[in-house]
Amino acid sequence: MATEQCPELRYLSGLGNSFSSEAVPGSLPAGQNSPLECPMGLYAEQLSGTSFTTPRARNLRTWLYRIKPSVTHEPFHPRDPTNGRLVGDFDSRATTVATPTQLRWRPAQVPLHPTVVDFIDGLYTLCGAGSSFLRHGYAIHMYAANKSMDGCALCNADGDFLIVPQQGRLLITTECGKMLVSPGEIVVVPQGFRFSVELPDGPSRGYVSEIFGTHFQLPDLGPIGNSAAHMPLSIRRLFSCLSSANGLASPRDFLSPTAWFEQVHRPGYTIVQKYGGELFTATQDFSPFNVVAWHGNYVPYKYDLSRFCPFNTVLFDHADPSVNTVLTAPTDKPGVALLDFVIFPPRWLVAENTFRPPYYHRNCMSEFMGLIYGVYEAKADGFLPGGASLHSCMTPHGPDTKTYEATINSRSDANKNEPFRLSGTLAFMFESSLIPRVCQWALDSPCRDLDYYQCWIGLKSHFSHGNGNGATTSSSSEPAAAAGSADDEKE
Ligand SMILES: O=C(O)Cc1cc(O)ccc1O
Ligand SMILES: [Fe+2]
Repeated sequence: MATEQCPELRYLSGLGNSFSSEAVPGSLPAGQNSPLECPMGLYAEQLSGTSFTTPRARNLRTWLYRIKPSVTHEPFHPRDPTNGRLVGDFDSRATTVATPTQLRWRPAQVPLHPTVVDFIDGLYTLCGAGSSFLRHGYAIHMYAANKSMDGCALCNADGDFLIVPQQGRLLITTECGKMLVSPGEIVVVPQGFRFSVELPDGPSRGYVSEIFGTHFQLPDLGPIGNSAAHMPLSIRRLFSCLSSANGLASPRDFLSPTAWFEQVHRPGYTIVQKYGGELFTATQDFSPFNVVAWHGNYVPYKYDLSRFCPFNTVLFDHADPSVNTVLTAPTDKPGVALLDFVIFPPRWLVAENTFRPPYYHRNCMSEFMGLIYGVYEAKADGFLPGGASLHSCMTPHGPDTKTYEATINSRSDANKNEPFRLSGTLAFMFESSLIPRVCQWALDSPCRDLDYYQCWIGLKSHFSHGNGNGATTSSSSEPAAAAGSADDEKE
C-alpha cells in the first residue's frame, strides 16, 4: 500500500515516553486500566515487555483496548511450510558452527517474479549467540522479499527486532498503529507485538538484529552530556548549549505509531508465532489490528538515522566507534553490551596528524557490519550496500590494502590535515560481547566472499630502520625517526 493511501500515518514523538492514543475519541478508559466495562464494549489486554516486578524505571507494558482479545484463535501448530532458516538457540551445534575467520557476504539478490517471498519467508539468520529460551543472547538476520504479507501477522515471542531496511520501504502495521520506514531509518518491533509488513516499493532487503531478554535504550552520554559540569559556572554559562545532556540520538526523534484499527471478518487469518526460532501458526477469523485505543510505554518505534548528531575527535587520533552508538541493549555488566547499534554516518573528519580510517584491531567484542549506502571508510572495494561482514571476538581486521595505501600516500599532501567531509555513506555495526556462532547456510551461501582475506594480503611492510641493510634485531637503541617527526608536527 502506497503512503498516499495512508493519510493515517501520524506519529508520537519520544523514546521511553508513556503515550496514550485513541483512534475513536472516548475509546480509552479514563483513570484505570481495566474497568468492569471498557468504553465502546472493547476488551482490555495488557502486553508486558518486562516482568511485572521489574523496577519502575525499566518497567515496560502497554494496555490495548481491542474489539476481540488476542486469545480468540485456534490452537498453534508448527508452520507448514516452515521457514527453516531461522535460529533462536545458538547453544546447539545442529545448525551453527564456530569460526574465527573474517567473513564477508555480497548483497543478496531479491527474489524475482514469479517467485514470491514475503517478509516472513524472506527472513534468514546469519549468526547469533545465546538462547531465546534462556532470555539471553541475540540473533542477526537478513531479509530479501518481494511481496507484502497478506492475511497474516508475525508475532516474535523470542525478542525485539531492530530492522534496518537497505532497499525498499516497509509499511509496518502493528497493534499500536502503522509506521512507514525508509532505508536510512530503523524500526524496533518489541517482543510480542503482532505486526505485518507490506512492501510499497516491491523488492526489499535489509538487516535485522534480534535481542533476547532485554530491550534497547539510549546510551548514557557520560562526559559528552556532562562535559561542562565540572567547569566554573561562568564558563558553563558561556557553553550553555553544550552543557546539557545532548548529542547522539535524541529521544524526541524516535517516533511511535498512533492507534489504527480495522474491523473486518477475515476467515483464515493466520498468526505466525516465532517461538524458540521456530514458526507456529494459529488461525482466527478477524484481523489482529483491532486495537481502537492504547496507552503505555511498551511500543514499536522508528528513527531516522539522519537525525543522529555524531561526535568525534576534534584534534587528533581516531575515536572508538562506540562514540556513535544509536541504541544499546545492556548486559548486567556496566559498559558491556549484549548488542550495540552503532552507525558510521556522513560527518566531518578533522583530526590532525592522524590515520583517519578505522585502525587495525582485535576486539574482545564481535562486530557484524552492514552498509546501507555508499562506500565504507575502511573498505575501498568489496563491501557493497546490502552486503555484510562479521569479525568475531579477537579476529584481526581493519582497512583493506587499497584504503591503507591511499591514506599513507596522502601523508605528503599539503592538505592532509584539512577537514574532510565524509559524505554519501551510511554503514552500521551490531557489536556484541557474546561470541556468535554462524549458520551453516550462511557459510555455504553463494553470496559469501571466499576471497575476503585477500583484501589484506597485499599489505606490505613499510618498515624502514634507517641503516638500510634490512637486518632486524629484537631491539633498537636508535630513536624512531618517524615517531619523532610526528611529534614535531603536533603543535
Ligand atoms: O571494524 C570496523 O570497521 C568498525 C570500526 C570502526 C572504527 O572506526 C573503529 C573501530 C572499529 O571496530
Ligand atoms: Fe572493528
